[in-house]
Amino acid sequence: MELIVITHPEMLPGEAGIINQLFQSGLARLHLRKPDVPKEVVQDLLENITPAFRNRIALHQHHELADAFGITGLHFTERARLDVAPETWSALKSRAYTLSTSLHDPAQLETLSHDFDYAFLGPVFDSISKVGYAAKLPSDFKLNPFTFPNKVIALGGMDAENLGLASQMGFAGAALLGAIWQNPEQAVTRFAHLKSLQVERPFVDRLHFISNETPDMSHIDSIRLALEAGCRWIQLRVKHRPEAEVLPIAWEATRLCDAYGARLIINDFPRVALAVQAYGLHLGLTDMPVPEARALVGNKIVVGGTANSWEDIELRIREGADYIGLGPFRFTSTKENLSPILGVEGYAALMQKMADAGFSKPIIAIGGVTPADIPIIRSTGIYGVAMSAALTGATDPAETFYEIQQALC
Ligand SMILES: Cc1ncc(COP(=O)(O)OP(=O)(O)O)c(N)n1
Ligand SMILES: Cc1ncsc1CCOP(=O)(O)O
Ligand SMILES: [Mg+2]
Repeated sequence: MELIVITHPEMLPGEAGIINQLFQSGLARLHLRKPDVPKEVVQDLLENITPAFRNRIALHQHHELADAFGITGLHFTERARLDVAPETWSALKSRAYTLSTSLHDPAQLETLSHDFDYAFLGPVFDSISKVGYAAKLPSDFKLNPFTFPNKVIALGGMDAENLGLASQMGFAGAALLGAIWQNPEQAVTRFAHLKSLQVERPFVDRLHFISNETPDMSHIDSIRLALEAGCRWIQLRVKHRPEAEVLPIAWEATRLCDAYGARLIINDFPRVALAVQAYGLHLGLTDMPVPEARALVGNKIVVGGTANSWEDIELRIREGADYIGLGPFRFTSTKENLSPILGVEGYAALMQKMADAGFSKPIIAIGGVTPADIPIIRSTGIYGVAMSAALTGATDPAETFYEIQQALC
C-alpha cells in the first residue's frame, strides 16, 4: 500500500521541520491541505520545505503557487472538480502536472476523467480526526478495477489496524491524516511505524548468542560452543580491535555459521557485515546511525539497534531498525560502560508504552540474562533474549540451550 500523508488543516508549530523529517523518513507524497489558511502563510511554509522534497507535494489550495516552488501535484476537491470545465484536465496533464481528486461515491469512478492520476475515495472507515465523518463504504466493499484504470486511495480513519483491510478492498494506497497528526510530536514516529508495516518483516530469532573472548576462549571458540549447543543466531561482538582485525574473524565466523545453517550478525562494523554478506548488523547508540548503515549495507541485511529508554525506542522505530536490543536487564561484566539497569520493572513499563503507542517490533532483552529469567522477561511482552555468559559459562551448554528453548516457546 502506498502511504500518502495529508497535512493537518491548521498551521502547526514547527510544521515545516516535521514535514522535512517525514520526507527524510521516506514519505513519497504529501497533500498540502490548509482550507482556511491564507496564501502568504502557505507560501511561507513551502519556503521552509527543503527544495529537493517539493516535487513530492500536491497542493489542495493556492494552485498558483505550484510553479514557483517546483510543485507538480494539483489536487481538486469534489466541489472544485465539478466547477471546472472537463477540458481543463487534459490541458493540465499536457503541462506535466500530476492530478488527483476526491470522491465520496464509488459510482463516480466510472465517469471520472482518466487524466486524474489517482483519486481519494472515502470515508472508508470512521474518521479519526473529523467528528461525525463516518464510514460510507460497507465493510465488505470491493473496488471494481474496471471502473477507473488509475490508483484509488482509501481516505478516512486509515490507521495501522485497517491498512490490510483497505488493501483487500482493492485500494492502491491510504491517505493518512488523524493517524499522523493526532499528536504532532509523534508524527514522524507514527509514519515510520505505519511504513514499516508495509514491508515484509525479516526473520529475527528469539535467542541471540553474543560472542565473547576470554584468556582461554577465542571468539571463534565461543561461537563453535554456541553452535554445537544448538544456537542458530550468532552475533560476532569483537571489541577494542580495528576493522582490519575483525574482518578475518568475521570470515571464519561466516564459514562456521554456514556449516551449521546459522545466521551471523556483525556487531559495530557495517563494512565488515557488507564484506562477508552477513545476515545482520547490530548498532549501538554511539555507533553509526541506522539509516546511514542501511545506505551502506543495503536492504538485504537485517539491521538491529540498541535502546535503553523510551526515547531510544522511538528513535529506533523512526530509523526503521528491524529489531531492538533493549538493556541492560541487570549488571553484567561482559560489557563495559553499561547504561542504567532496566530490570523487569523497566521492561514492563517500556513494553506497556509500546502497546499504548500501537508499536510492534521484536524487542530483545540483553545483559546478565539467565535461563531462569526468561519467563518473567517474556511476561512483559519481550520477544526474545540475547545471552553470552549464560552459554559460554554453562557446565552443559546443550542442556542450557534446551532450557532456554523451552522457556522461549
Ligand atoms: C541484541 C543486542 N542488543 C544490544 C547490544 C549492545 O550494542 P551496543 O550498545 O552497541 O554495545 P556493544 O555490544 O557494541 O558493546 C548488542 N550488542 N546486541
Ligand atoms: C552486549 C551487551 N549489551 C548490553 S549487556 C551486553 C552483554 C551481554 O552479555 P551477557 O549475557 O553475558 O550479560
Ligand atoms: Mg556497539
